[in-house]
Amino acid sequence: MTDLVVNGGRPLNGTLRPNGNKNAVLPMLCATLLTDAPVRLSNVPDITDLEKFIEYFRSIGSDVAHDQQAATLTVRHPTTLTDDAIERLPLRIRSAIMLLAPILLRHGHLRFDVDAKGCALGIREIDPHIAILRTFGAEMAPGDAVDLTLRDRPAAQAIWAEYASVTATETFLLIASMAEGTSVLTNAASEPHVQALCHMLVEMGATIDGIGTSRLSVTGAATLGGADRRVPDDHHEVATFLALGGVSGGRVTVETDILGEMPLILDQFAKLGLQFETTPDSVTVTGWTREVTQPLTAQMTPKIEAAPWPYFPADLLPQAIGVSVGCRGDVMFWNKVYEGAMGWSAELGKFGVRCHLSDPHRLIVFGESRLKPAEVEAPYIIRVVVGLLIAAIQIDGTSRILNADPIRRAHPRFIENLTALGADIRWE
Ligand SMILES: CC(=O)N[C@H]1[C@@H](OP(=O)(O)OP(=O)(O)OC[C@H]2O[C@@H](n3ccc(=O)[nH]c3=O)[C@H](O)[C@@H]2O)O[C@H](CO)[C@@H](O)[C@@H]1O
Ligand SMILES: C=C(OP(=O)(O)O)C(=O)O
Repeated sequence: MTDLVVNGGRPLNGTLRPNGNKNAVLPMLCATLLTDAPVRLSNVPDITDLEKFIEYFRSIGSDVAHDQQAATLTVRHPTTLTDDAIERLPLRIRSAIMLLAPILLRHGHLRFDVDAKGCALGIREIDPHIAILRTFGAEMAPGDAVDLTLRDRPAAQAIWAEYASVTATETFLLIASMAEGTSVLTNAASEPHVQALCHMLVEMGATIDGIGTSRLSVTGAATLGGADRRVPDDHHEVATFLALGGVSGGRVTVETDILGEMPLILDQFAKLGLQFETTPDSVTVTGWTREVTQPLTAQMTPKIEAAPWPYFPADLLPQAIGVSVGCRGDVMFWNKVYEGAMGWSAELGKFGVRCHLSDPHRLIVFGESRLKPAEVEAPYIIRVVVGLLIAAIQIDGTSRILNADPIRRAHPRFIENLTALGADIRWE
């Protein structure tokens, strides 16, 4: 069952809580390999990427207790890993790349066949990761696979990254937390999930200054201890539920403690006519005017641009595009992160959306499209499936989204949650 059948035009109403953030739980799971002590995580999302990690951990002899009902996971790894274990990395998910640092630190050697693709957003680089590991002293053997050896406890390093990469920053944090001395990363990523990993490493015994900024200073510990951490709520999911509620013509409340992360995200969706009310621990979408906020600046097209945090996230651009198709004005979407993240926009034409891909980074969606239900094909990009669903749910009639299963990589019980709010969507 990989297609979604969507009967659009039904308002969603009600209250719900978001799940834990996929991009936080996965590096946190990688950090569990830095200690022999047990680690407990709560608010763990029940997603397929997590299943792949659990399967891998069990295959290397780790004790994993996963309570799906309670959304908790406790893991304890074996003291030594076999050579076999390091050949079994859960590939074809991007987060596998963050296993490199902990496995090197634990085992001293690893082989990795450079397949760490994740969503089909364009090139997913591995070079910054390997460069960080080599800077910390890993030696690389010649050959097609990445074959690294780390002989001693690494010494602290100062690195100035070419760009603020989420997972490369996480690789830096993982290795620097066990290095001797104080390491500094300049041009670090600062996304909420990067911050969550920092806080976990601090609880395990590292000292980290600059959390949430572009310069991280990490003093490592020879031995790290266990931790008991809550995975932060997923800000992508908060915005997604609000967008779906708003475009459906309903009123949806999301209860969460991460509203401190949401101001710019809500502002950008408000630019597309969504109306919000917030309390200290909830946000409600109360309506959708469909009007695009017009800039006062002469000749300027309204735009929403995505870039590394604290900009609007690239992983929320497809959802914003999904909202914009029902707007009365034109909007330019600018993905400053990926060069291959907009090709799917041709699918929008099937819904009757008028849009123009100016270049691989910029898409203009024109207002006043006459929308109609359609069968569309989703690319292997989680958030684009959601973006297509946001488009489909606002259109009267039955639409079908082919190959929608990437949604299961990040959003647990997604269709069940929406059904409880009144949506008519099913897997087929
Ligand atoms: C498992 C995980 O956490 N995945 C997230 C992580 O992926 P990931 O860590 O792979 O993404 P990066 O932050 O490295 O950026 C992805 C690519 O964008 C390009 N790039 C990025 C930033 C920049 O300033 N210049 C630049 O050119 C690079 O080619 C890079 O390879 O961060 C991405 C950007 O928030 C998100 O979409 C992914 O969901
Ligand atoms: C692109 C994403 O994930 P990944 O990097 O794991 O493919 C995402 O979470 O939207």
